[in-house]
Amino acid sequence: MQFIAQPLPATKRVALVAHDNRKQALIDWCREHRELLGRHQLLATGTTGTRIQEATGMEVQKLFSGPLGGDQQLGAKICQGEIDLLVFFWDPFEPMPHDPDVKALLRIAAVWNIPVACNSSSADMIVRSTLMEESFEREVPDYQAYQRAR
Ligand SMILES: O=C(CO)COP(=O)(O)O
Repeated sequence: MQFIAQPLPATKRVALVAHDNRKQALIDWCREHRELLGRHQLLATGTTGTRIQEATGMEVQKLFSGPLGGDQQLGAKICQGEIDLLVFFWDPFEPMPHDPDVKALLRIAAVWNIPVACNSSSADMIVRSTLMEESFEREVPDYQAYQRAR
């Protein structure tokens, strides 16, 4: 695979997702970082987005609920370069009926090299980084080269 540099913008499009047992933790995290998150664009799977919007008053673009395809919608947006940070508090204690979708979302986030936080300490470290509010370059697969080679 060849790679090319592609910048993540200073104003981030932040995807927020939490499984049911982790929703309160994500809501608490969003409350704690409300001021910073308010300077970015937020989107979320359906139930997570509704709960965060109710709890914080922040505007959140809501996709489908995870088990009905929301994880896949987020994955598609990552491929299209429409998400700059994934904060996904997935549940390490319960099996999910849509586990293949969860795995696919995490895989595609790795493919397109976006920052991913799966718990509050990693999310804290990411949002406290100076890069959170700066543009920075990261490497992504070179799709044109990939196509030419096939
Ligand atoms: O299931 C989810 C992620 O895998 C989250 O979906 P909801 O935000 O709709 O609960």
